[in-house]
Amino acid sequence: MKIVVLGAGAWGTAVAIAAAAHPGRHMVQLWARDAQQAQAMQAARANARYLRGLTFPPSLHIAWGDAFALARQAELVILGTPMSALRGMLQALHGCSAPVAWLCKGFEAGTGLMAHEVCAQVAPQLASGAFSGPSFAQEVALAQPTALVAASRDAHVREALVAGFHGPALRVYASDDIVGVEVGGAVKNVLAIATGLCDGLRLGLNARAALVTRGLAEMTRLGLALDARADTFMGLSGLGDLVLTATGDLSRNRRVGLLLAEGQTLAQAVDSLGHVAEGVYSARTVVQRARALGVEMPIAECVVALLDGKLQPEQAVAQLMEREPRPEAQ
Ligand SMILES: NC(=O)c1ccc[n+]([C@@H]2O[C@H](COP(=O)([O-])OP(=O)(O)OC[C@H]3O[C@@H](n4cnc5c(N)ncnc54)[C@H](O)[C@@H]3O)[C@@H](O)[C@H]2O)c1
Ligand SMILES: O=P(O)(O)OC[C@H](O)CO
Repeated sequence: MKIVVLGAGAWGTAVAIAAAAHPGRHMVQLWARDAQQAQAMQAARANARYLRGLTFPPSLHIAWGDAFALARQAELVILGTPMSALRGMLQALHGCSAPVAWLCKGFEAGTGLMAHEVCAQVAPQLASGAFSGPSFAQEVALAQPTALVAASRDAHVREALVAGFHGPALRVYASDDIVGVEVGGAVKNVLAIATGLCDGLRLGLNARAALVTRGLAEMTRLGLALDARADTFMGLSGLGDLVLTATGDLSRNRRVGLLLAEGQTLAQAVDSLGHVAEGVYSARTVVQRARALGVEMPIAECVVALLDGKLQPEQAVAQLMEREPRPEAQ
């Protein structure tokens, strides 16, 4: 299969390495928009800027220049860019006949749309879906065991992702609940900022477990209001990715929370990452969408107030703890 990965950040690079790991199985091209970065990767056979210390398999080809000419010749196109670049990439991909899957996790800033909704607006003719689940780039690039979800309403897209990536180190499950998978991916990033703060402030393991569990309840409420299926939130892109990102120190979103707890400003925290932390950009849109649907998301609301500098961490803790008692099931 001919696979093109557009976007050579940490995750695009790791996914390309995973696809190219089986010589003779696929022809894999990793495209970077910056020709200099692409040429440096080609020369070093590594991505020193975004995925340090990992060598490319010989069968991984590096590309730059006209991304859409590449995509038109592919049998599977993976969009490895952040949410902020998704609309532009999809617009440019019109005319592409291969299945297209995005890796980004978030709601679009400004519009509050999920990725599949952006796609329905700008490229409705594409066969498309999301490739999501609990996955740190470094571990996937090292072929450490990982399970992902290929989500699309189109069986052809799910099958292409399974054919492209399922293997000894990567199990790829299929789901037709694109809404549930995308809500999980977006909301877990916001909750990881909260648990980073909680741990940075040394509030204890009980507090973290409470945040993860009540956060899962918030994620599920929002998803159900958007017509997702409840069982998706107990799966890889829900509970699975929430546990990974909220507790794993490789998470950039969690790190934002840890850095804020140390007293850094949001700008300092974001700058020091050197990678995108989607929760910072999605938190507001997640909350706006929830409010419009009448869904309560008190933890996500606190994260937005903290990011906006309208609440101090101690006030956020008090605000969450002093809420009215209620049945757990609500
Ligand atoms: N890193 C991970 O472990 C991981 C795992 C799963 C999902 N994701 C998601 O994947 C997405 C990308 O994350 P990442 O870790 O690769 O980010 P990153 O910050 O490491 O890299 C982002 C890449 O996107 C490129 N880019 C940005 N705007 C672009 C544009 N307009 N056109 C082309 N390229 C553009 C940048 O040059 C950079 O190469 C995010 O939505 C993230 O939430 C990341
Ligand atoms: O590093 P983060 O916080 O962007 O999380 C990476 C992945 O989404 C984990 O599945």
